[in-house]
Amino acid sequence: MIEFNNVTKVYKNEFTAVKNINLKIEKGEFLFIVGKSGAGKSTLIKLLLREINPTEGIITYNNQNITKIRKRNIAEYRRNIGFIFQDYRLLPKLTVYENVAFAMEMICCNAKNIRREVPLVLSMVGLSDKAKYYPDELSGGEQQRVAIARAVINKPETIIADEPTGNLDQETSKEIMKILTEINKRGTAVIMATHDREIINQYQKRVIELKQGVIIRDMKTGGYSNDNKKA
Ligand SMILES: Nc1ncnc2c1ncn2[C@@H]1O[C@H](COP(=O)(O)OP(=O)(O)OP(=O)(O)O)[C@@H](O)[C@H]1O
Repeated sequence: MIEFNNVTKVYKNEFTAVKNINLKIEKGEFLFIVGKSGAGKSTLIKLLLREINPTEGIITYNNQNITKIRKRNIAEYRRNIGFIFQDYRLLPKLTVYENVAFAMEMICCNAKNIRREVPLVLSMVGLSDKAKYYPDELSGGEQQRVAIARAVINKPETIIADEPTGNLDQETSKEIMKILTEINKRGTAVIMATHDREIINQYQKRVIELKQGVIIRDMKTGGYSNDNKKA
């Protein structure tokens, strides 16, 4: 589904953030991207979201070379992908319900569909009773659940999450992981950059590790690092 072929990104200041990346991600996969701060995780995600283009190499999504997508077609490409960020990025003046509905309105859906789908997704993330709340009336974990609801409302093929548990305590992080795992079980690929050692070791999913912009490890069911495997 997703393929990076010899992808290198050199920023304007001549810093090489990722180098010669070769990576294949299949439909429905669950993938953790790990690595120290500055290793290139967010750069990889930005490349995939087509926020930036590589300096060299090709990235394909369902055989489409995304590095060649025209600016006006980027939004259409991103409809395949739901994103979740560490800082939630909800719209502060909209309620929980409206935040999720807004994502549907952006891509066309009629009012009837919206009235049917939004409550279903809010129920899936356990927020039916908070539909009328505003983001600043919610805990961090609840805000992240709204962000997940918003990311999945249009049934994307892939979810990309950049440090989704980065601001949350361990218990709340586990709740978020439960929801992401459930979404993955329903067939959506989940690509998640994280520093959370405990989560990675617990879930035993595919792990790629970046170091100074290079993939130094790609394991089908890895832990946080080679010396930290589950016994
Ligand atoms: N726009 C930019 N211009 C120049 N250098 C950049 C830019 N964005 C990132 N970098 C550099 O590229 C390297 C990789 O950054 P990136 O944000 O991908 O790392 P990361 O692994 O996501 O780190 P973190 O875990 O801290 O978020 C860093 O050294 C960073 O300083």
